[in-house]
Amino acid sequence: MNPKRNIRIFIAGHRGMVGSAIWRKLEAEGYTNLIGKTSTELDLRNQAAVHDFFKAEKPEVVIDAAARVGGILANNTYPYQFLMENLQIQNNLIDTAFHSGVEKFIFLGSSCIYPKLAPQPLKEEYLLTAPLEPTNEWYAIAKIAGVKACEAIRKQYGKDYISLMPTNLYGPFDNFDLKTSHVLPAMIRKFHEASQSTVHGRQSTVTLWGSGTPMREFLYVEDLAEAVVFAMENKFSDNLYNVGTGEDLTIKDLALIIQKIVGHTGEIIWDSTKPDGTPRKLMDVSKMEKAGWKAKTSLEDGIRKTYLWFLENQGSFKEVKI
Ligand SMILES: NC(=O)C1=CN([C@@H]2O[C@H](COP(=O)(O)OP(=O)(O)OC[C@H]3O[C@@H](n4cnc5c(N)ncnc54)[C@H](OP(=O)(O)O)[C@@H]3O)[C@@H](O)[C@H]2O)C=CC1
Ligand SMILES: C[C@H]1O[C@H](OP(=O)(O)OP(=O)(O)OC[C@H]2O[C@@H](n3cnc4c(=O)[nH]c(N)nc43)[C@H](O)[C@@H]2O)[C@@H](O)[C@@H](O)C1=O
Repeated sequence: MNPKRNIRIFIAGHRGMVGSAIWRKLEAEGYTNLIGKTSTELDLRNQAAVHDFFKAEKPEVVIDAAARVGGILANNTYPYQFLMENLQIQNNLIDTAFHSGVEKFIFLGSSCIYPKLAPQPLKEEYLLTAPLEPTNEWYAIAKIAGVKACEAIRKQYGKDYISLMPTNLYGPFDNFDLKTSHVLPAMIRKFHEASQSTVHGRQSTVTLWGSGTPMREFLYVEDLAEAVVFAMENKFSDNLYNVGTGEDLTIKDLALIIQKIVGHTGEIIWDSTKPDGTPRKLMDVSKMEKAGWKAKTSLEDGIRKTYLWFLENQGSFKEVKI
């Protein structure tokens, strides 16, 4: 066996959409020493517990996919949880990993760290050049602190601590709770449920949020998992890398694609009392491509796979409550 495949890798948040995709990818690649703990087994907000865990398990690589995560409404409704829990989780992980001698740490942020009205596509160097989008500034500030903590360790101590900034993600094990989820899983559930019920012989209407004009970029979570494993296996020359497809579309166009895949024929209503969020956040993915990684899955293929997963897991899919 390749001894490298025996390295002790801690995947924080291994039950989440992203963490579980990374776990599956690492297993498929033959890594045998994967470590995962649920939030009940190890609350990463608890500094002493994190310290004891590192002492006992001695991970050599840490992948941080644990976070308080949610869509636009959850971010806007629970600013304190999104700021504080994320700071606590990532500070405990980064600082304990550093003091335990972990040489490789991968921190996952989000495209919302960039300024609301930054030029498009978003380059890594636009970080901290203008104000953030108000619906997610609390979460973004926590994520920026994580990026900077890894950058500081890299600058001061020369350790391979890097930050990957994924665009909006979707796929198996996503959160399908209609209050806390992101737009893509919410649309799958809304269109599916409306397609199953009729009013006066017509399929039920679907209510979506905002104006439908904002643009978003979507990456299939298994592509992200591949990018994370690529980053784990290679030494990158810099601290911060965007991870996306480099292509976006309007929320209205996304709705039409999902409506067609699900087979919904009813009306769509736009609820203008709900926020639009940032008008556009398209990633410049050239830095990651130069490093040697590119997304593979088309949006339609990814949505079809996710819808299939949703159908196969009805009744047991995740609904995150805050
Ligand atoms: N979803 C998206 O669109 C995007 C996500 N990201 C980033 O990817 C990462 C993962 O997101 P995603 O998989 O979607 O989120 P999920 O909500 O699916 O998973 C989050 C995971 O974090 C764990 N977690 C949360 N709080 C704690 C805690 N206090 N102690 C221990 N574990 C905790 C949960 O553990 P448990 O299940 O055991 O409770 C869960 O497994 C995050 O850093 C997020 O910011 C970035 C861009 C977009
Ligand atoms: C990943 C990213 O995710 C969040 O930012 P967001 O991209 O704005 O989030 P979202 O996916 O929830 O919405 C995208 C767009 O879609 C519209 N929309 C329509 N109908 C529904 C709907 O039914 N549900 C939701 N959630 N949105 C809807 C919605 O009004 C908005 O215009 C932040 O958490 C941020 O911190 C972050 O990192």
